[in-house]
Amino acid sequence: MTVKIQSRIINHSIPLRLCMNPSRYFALIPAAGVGARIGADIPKQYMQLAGEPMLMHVLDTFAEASAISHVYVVVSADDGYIADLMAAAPHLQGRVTVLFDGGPNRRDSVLNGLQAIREQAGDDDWVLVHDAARPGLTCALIERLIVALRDDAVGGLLALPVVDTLKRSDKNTQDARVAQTVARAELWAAQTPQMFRYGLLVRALTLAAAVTDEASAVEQLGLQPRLVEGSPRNFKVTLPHDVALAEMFLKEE
Ligand SMILES: Nc1ccn([C@@H]2O[C@H](COP(=O)(O)OP(=O)(O)OP(=O)(O)O)[C@@H](O)[C@H]2O)c(=O)n1
Ligand SMILES: C[C@](O)(CO)[C@H](O)COP(=O)(O)O
Repeated sequence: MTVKIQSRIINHSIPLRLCMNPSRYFALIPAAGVGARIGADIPKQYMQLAGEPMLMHVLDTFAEASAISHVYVVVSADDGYIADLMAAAPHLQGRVTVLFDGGPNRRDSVLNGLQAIREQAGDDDWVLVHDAARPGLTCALIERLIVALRDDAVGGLLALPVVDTLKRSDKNTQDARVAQTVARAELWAAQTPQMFRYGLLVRALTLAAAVTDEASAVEQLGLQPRLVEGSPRNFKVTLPHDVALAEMFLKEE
């Protein structure tokens, strides 16, 4: 079911350097999770961070990004929070459309959302899929990703090169011990947005089942997404101790 709170798509002025490429750039925000690992009494995307709901930081950033034609946010069918959030954000009217198409996992929420906008997006349009749980994203990071990928044949994602020495454990319990040290030379930690053309992304996610990000589905087609350096502030708020760290970054702005 798709209930569009605002369905107008307005084309914002796109910087000249991006006008060379006629494809549009859509944002799609999966925000239909429950935040089980953080253990809050509301879905974590609605937790207050630096005075605003986590999701509002993400919507504001994409709404401010002039290259983004429109923002779609995918919430669960029974979401009881988004209407109040949007009512308190008149500046997002006409810039953000809510899709009540969340699925049982992130991949399903993203694919459902993509299918819900098939009348709006063309196969060659770019879609930037970004976690509602990464509120530290900035317009500069969005532009870095678009400039790096707008002429790319595959697409790609923001990611951070791993700087710690990595250990693989012998088991996943408190008494775990090192089984091996993993060479970190070519290891990156995937962030979002992950940016792919609409047609490719729908095909990849339709064929891939248990993937935790969009790039994995594209890789399963035998393609190699481009890695674009992200930022530590763009980390995913997942566990209770992440809240204070996220607020620190958000208060920096
Ligand atoms: N069925 C789902 C599950 C997750 N997400 C979204 O995917 C993003 C990243 O997922 P994660 O950090 O795992 O969020 P949750 O699934 O809510 O967290 P948890 O795994 O702790 O329940 C979040 O913005 C979340 O809202 C979604 O749209 N639909
Ligand atoms: C998409 C992602 O944020 C890239 O690191 C990550 O895979 C999401 O995983 P989650 O388990 O849905 O939080």
